[in-house]
Amino acid sequence: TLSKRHKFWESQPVGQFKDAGNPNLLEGPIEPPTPLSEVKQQPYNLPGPYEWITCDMDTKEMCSEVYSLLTNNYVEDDENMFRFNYSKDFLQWALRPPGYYRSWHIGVRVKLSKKLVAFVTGVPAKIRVKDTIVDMAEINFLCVHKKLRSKRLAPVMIKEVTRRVHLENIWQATYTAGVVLPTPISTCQYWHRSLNPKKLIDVGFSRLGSRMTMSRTIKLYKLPDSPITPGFRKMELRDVPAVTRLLRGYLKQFIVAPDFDEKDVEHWLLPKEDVVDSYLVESSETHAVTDFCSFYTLPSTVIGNQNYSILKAAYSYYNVSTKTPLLQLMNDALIEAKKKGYDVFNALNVMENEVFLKELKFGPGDGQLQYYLYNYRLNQTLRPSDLGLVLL
Ligand SMILES: CCCCCCCCCCCCCC(=O)CSCCNC(=O)CCNC(=O)[C@H](O)C(C)(C)COP(=O)(O)OP(=O)(O)OC[C@H]1O[C@@H](n2cnc3c(N)ncnc32)[C@H](O)[C@@H]1OP(=O)(O)O
Ligand SMILES: CN(C)Cc1n[nH]c2ccc(-c3ccc(F)cc3OCCn3ccnc3)cc12
Repeated sequence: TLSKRHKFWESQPVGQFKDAGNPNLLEGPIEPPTPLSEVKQQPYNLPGPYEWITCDMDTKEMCSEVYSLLTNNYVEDDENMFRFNYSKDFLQWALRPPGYYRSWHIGVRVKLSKKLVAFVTGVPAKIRVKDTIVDMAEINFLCVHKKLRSKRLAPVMIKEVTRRVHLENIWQATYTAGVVLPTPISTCQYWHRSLNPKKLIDVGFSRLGSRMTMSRTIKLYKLPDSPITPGFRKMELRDVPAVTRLLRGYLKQFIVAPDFDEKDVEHWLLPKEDVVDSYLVESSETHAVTDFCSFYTLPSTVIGNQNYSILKAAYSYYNVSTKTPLLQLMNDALIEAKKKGYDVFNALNVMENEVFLKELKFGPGDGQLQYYLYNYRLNQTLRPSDLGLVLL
């Protein structure tokens, strides 16, 4: 919009607000690749007291440093009541998929104290946009310590991760954010399904509905003790080929979606305790895998509450229904999450999620998640239901 100046983002190969609606611009890469010999070989300059550090997430020390930077300085909700609390195991999972580059795990630390004060990451991903499969970097975990905010450090972090991605001959990226930047390819809503309404009300996440008592509220969100779908079970290693076939077939319907192979499915969807859970429905007569559902574990710190310090949240990940109605499949996912002690089950209105959000008693969240592509133009804004991509 004219009023807001984006001095950095107006310099980047991304859809610009001024170009919105211009039908003459071709879809696809905005800038051509640079010859590798012309990619800046040296890191960008940092302000005096700081230095770059490549974060080896294999070492416990570095993992702990990254964990504590994010736990104290990463994304908060609009009312600053909750802050994401990605676990160390989750970060190691999120940052080491097949083909990952350690050089894309970038930190900034104070030269003297060695304290980690900023972080940004990329992981490689094959992303299909319409009929084109594009090698991209998924950018995530951009974080500047609260004490170093508004010093234009973020643009330097972004230019440095861009440089390191270019060095691997990759020229596109995808990322999501709660803030509006030039220019979202889609604007999604997030929704929350209470599993432990009493705790959610105690921490201020939810409010008691008008004309609702606590006991009436608890009853409203009550769930069966076990999944109801026959053949519903946890995913196992032996299921990777079938789940890959099922998921690849399902994701074809979306305009933007990951192009997962069996190695990707094994990494991203095989259950990992307190990181990612996945279930499937196996037909008892044919043994065919007909349906799949998954959610990842991302707790939030409850900022400044006497009784609770952590909100245990499950986030809907990839779900496929070909035989079991999606409503029933997702209700079984809610039942599993409740059984495992989650307080809330979150979901975006992407893919076919609108089918179950209202029906399964999700309530709308108070913000939006913007989806972006870097150096790749799309001439239309996508509906959330056109998106088959979930970033962590
Ligand atoms: C080919 C490969 C390409 C790879 C790269 C692709 C692009 C990847 C892009 C990254 C994707 C990350 C995805 C991701 O990690 C998921 S979104 C989560 C981002 N992290 C947080 O919200 C954590 C808490 N906040 C902070 O740590 C800081 O506020 C951050 C670091 C966010 C900004 O630090 P700051 O101290 O508050 O601000 P300055 O340094 O003074 O800089 C101000 C400039 O930064 C622009 N800004 C603000 N928030 C942004 C955001 N979330 N994305 C992109 N840009 C963002 C802002 O518009 C302004 O530019 P403008 O003047 O043009 O408007
Ligand atoms: C996606 N990934 C890039 C992390 C990320 N960055 N910025 C965000 C803004 C919203 C959501 C989000 C996505 C789905 C959802 F159901 C709830 C969400 O945020 C609730 C508000 N909140 C923020 C922190 N604690 C609670 C994620 C993110």
